Amino acid sequence: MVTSLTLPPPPPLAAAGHCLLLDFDGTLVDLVDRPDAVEVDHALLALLEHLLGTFDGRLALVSGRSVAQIEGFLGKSATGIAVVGSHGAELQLSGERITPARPAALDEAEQAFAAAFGGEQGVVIEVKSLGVAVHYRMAPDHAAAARRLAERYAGTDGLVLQSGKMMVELRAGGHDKGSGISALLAQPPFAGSIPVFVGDDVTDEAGFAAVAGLNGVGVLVGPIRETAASYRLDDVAAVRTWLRAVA
Ligand SMILES: O=P(O)(O)OC[C@H]1O[C@H](O[C@H]2O[C@H](CO)[C@@H](O)[C@H](O)[C@H]2O)[C@H](O)[C@@H](O)[C@@H]1O
Repeated sequence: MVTSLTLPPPPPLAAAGHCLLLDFDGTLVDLVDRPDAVEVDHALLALLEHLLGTFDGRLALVSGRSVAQIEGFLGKSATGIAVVGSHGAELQLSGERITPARPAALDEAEQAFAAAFGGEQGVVIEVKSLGVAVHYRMAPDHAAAARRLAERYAGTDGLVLQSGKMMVELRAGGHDKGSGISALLAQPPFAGSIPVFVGDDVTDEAGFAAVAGLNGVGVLVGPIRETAASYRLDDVAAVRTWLRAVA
């Protein structure tokens, strides 16, 4: 973990011998009030298509979202892009998808979240293939209660509590972005390439640690914090500018 108060910007992005792994929310698209309100603009789709070609297929999105959600956002542009979804539990590669069974306790947790927060203005409950999240970006007073309720279910049926930005989530355990990236890097066309992983959230730290162990580098997006990343970029706009200059 780096504890210094600064990290340099990454060197120019080079595709040769590398693979590119990109977080989604807060890295490729700006954070918005609701998880379902994200809009993917044409410029991002064009950039991803360009990167897919430049990296000769060695491009992956690595997200806390499910693979289905990421595909829903990208539409046809998702074709050919690998996806590590659900905080590392799901893998979509070369048209094949690996999705573990949904823990039964997620349904129970979803009902408890709905009973506690369903009528609360500004609280959004997001149901995913392998997780359920309570978002309180528009109602931050509910943060502590949401966390307390999530803590009650953590450990049940293997569920783990995942912190996030203005949200708390219960998700299937046994995976994280690090294990997902390692599984991806064992497969062609990623095997043997040096990973570059860009992410902003605490869930990305396992990914930063994994790429460091594979001789790769992590790029933190946003304010400096204790991190396993080696470089830092300020925001989504800076990420896109850096990606566009790929050689
Ligand atoms: O790993 P990521 O792709 O960064 O996904 C992490 C979580 O992102 C989403 O939540 C975040 O973005 C929302 C939309 O901008 C925002 O409203 C929320 O406050 C953020 O926490 C997504 O909804 C989660 O499922 C992901 O786990």
